[in-house]
Amino acid sequence: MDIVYLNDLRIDTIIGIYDWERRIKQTVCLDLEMATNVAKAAASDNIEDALDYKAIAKRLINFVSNSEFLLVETLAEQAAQIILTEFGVSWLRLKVDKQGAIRGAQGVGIIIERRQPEPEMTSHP
Ligand SMILES: Nc1nc2c(c(=O)[nH]1)N=C([C@H](O)[C@@H](O)CO)CN2
Repeated sequence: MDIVYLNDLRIDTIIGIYDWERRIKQTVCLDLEMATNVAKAAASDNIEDALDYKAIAKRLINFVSNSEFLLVETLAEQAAQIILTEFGVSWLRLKVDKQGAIRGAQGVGIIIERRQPEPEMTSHP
């Protein structure tokens, strides 16, 4: 398994449970690792054969900057589902870091791992 990654993608968004957090934008910082196989792209040298990290970054920026979640959990889950379904990624690890949300901490947040659901087994009589 190979990995395409995207680190320190900073996006301003409305996020948080407190009243003051609903009135301003805060910066969330995303680190993303995605399973892939780079063999085809390495052989062809063609972006069409690659998992395009620029396309994924643009999609995440569009989604997150227009969202208004209360919890980082919800933001992470929905962003992960977009990557799995729209880009056909089989497995990913996503860190969502809320910069400066807690005094004394550089960041707080969550890390999730998600994969494509297993295909359902059909029973044959
Ligand atoms: N597990 C979580 N804990 C907290 C969250 C969150 O999104 N997930 N959010 C907050 C507040 O919005 C906080 O970031 C403001 O400082 C507190 N705990």
